[in-house]
Amino acid sequence: MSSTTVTEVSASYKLELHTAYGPAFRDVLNTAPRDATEAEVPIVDLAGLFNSAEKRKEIAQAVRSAGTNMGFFYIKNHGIDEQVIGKAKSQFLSFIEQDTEEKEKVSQDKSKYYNGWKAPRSTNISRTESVDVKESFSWRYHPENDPDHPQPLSSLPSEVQPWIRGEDFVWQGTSHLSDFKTDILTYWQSCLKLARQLVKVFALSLDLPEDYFDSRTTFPGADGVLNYYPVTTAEETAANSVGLGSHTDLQLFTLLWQDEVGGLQVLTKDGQWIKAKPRPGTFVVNIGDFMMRLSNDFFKSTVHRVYNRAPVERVSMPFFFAGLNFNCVEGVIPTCTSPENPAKYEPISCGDWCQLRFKLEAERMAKMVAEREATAELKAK
Ligand SMILES: O=C(O)CCC(=O)C(=O)O
Ligand SMILES: [Fe+2]
Repeated sequence: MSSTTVTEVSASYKLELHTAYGPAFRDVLNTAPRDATEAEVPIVDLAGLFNSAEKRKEIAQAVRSAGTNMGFFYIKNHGIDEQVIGKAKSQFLSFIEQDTEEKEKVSQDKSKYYNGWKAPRSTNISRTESVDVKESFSWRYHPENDPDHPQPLSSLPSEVQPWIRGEDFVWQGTSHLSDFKTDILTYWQSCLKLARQLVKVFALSLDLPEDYFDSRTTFPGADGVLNYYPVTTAEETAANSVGLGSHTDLQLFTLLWQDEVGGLQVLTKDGQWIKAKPRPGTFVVNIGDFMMRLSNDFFKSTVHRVYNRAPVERVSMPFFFAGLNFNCVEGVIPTCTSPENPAKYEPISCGDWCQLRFKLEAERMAKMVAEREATAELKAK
């Protein structure tokens, strides 16, 4: 036996992910991320989505193919005005530029339901990766802001009211930023209108009538988030830090606007990271865990993460759509089962579904903070 030690670089590593039922593991290749091909993350043309039932059927075929393959696709001709997008982005940057003290006035620590500002490096979505370098601002559905049927909370059915997650403090604490609320909500309202149309397409893509979900989508979970990825420091690059660690999204689907900087990566079935590069004029759409569950795993909720290695800051503006009212209990969709492929999951509401993962996540983060504090205390001694 030779006395020389050969350090072998292993071909793969174990990635820990967080699911509603606790940690799950994936083998991931150590090969460098490569560009996604157009077959892997296709571009779906939405022209005609709002005004032609025939077109919606055509779009549904493309969505079915993308949803069952990678679960990720781009949409073009989505109808969301570039000016609306631009204003939301620049309002967010004005928010980010403020002093920490000002941002703390709308801190998520003040929220019951994950609304508000999250400081940079304060989350760690995958334990096998670094903390998430990004900082973010979030707000959630409130019926007063609904673009299609605005109304006070008190006029909602009593079973829906307890599930409304929007909180006013995020708007009160940003009211000194001129037109912040208007510009941010205009963006969110455009996303909600588009998402309500896309739900019809998703219904068609699962061989359902296009209005299948409509009676349960009046006051849906619809979360807006603005993500800011600062330029990664030399130390963070050396430590292989992630902007946002590996995860799947939780709900029905996500509409993701990303700027032109790049950094979004998607994990293939074979454990290869591929880059979903920015395509001007598009949004990325990706399937969430709740959709995967309702479709009996027909549609794929795919792991993704963000690496910002560009010499400039990056902004993304995801819109997470639960589709259904949070209180609405939904089982596996009948067209996704057969005698050979019975339903794998019990009915659950999207609200309860999200709660399962939020609860585990909150416990894990509390533990991480306690550990960090204990280490800091030890060092101080
Ligand atoms: O910033 C991005 O491109 C992706 C963000 C994301 O995956 C998320 O917020 O869940
Ligand atoms: Fe995501």
